Amino acid sequence: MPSRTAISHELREWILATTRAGHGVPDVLKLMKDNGYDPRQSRSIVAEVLKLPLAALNAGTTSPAPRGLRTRHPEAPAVCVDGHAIGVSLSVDEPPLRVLENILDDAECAELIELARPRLARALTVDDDGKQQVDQRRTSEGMFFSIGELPLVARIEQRLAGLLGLPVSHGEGLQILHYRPGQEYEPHFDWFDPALPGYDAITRSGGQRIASVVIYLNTPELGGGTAFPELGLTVTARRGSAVYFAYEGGDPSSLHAGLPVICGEKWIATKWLRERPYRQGGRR
Ligand SMILES: O=C(O)CCC(=O)C(=O)O
Ligand SMILES: [Fe+2]
Repeated sequence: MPSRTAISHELREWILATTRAGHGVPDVLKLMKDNGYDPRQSRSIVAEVLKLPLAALNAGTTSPAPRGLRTRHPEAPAVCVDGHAIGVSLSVDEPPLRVLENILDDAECAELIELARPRLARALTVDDDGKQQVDQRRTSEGMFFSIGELPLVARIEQRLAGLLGLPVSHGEGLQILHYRPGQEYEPHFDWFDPALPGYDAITRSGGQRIASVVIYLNTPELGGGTAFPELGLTVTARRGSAVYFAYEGGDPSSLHAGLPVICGEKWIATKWLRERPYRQGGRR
């Protein structure tokens, strides 16, 4: 039986500290190579420590410009992350999409809403030149938490990282959105169009977006689901559940919309994930 690579405590800690400090996997692999590690061995060590699929690390070795990491799609019926069981109640292959149950408990949803409430402002989006602007397509109010800003935020980020096999450093800050009756988010893509003039500026830090998680923090009385018109699918907004979807290569089937809230209100937390570590303060 081939012997499994023994990973020393020091090496494990160094890999975790280096990626937490914002260095990408390619940097870690290069440093290990400079220190005499065999590249194939380094890839399997880094994959194991960061709980990433080895294929994701090997993929970068075949192309001259590594394209970065991809998320691991959670598999039904459930995934357990640090003792927290997250159910997978619906799966779509194209685009990879999952409806996730119990991603947050009721107390976590309530706490997140109360932490965000005093900081809400009219939500911005990124325009074609890469600048933030008020967007007529998105009438909700929103705010961003920075990475690890509060213990609850850090806990949610760790949970998502464990669930999707992508380091916390690849996430943009958690965004909270609040919709009132009549407010909506018209159909859009979360990935950036490479043809747009602002593409280089938007992706300079972190590269392209690769996946989104929209977490519902309350249950609107009526309306407010997330629609995927290309799939003929609407995900019900239900407190503590979420929709995760990935869009490798700018997948057009990932078109989606926050449907108008008809009665009551809607609170969500959105996590956008990048292919490379994303530096806070870099452009969104
Ligand atoms: O409100 C929703 O259901 C969708 C939100 C969304 O698409 C986003 O935050 O990117
Ligand atoms: Fe979106």
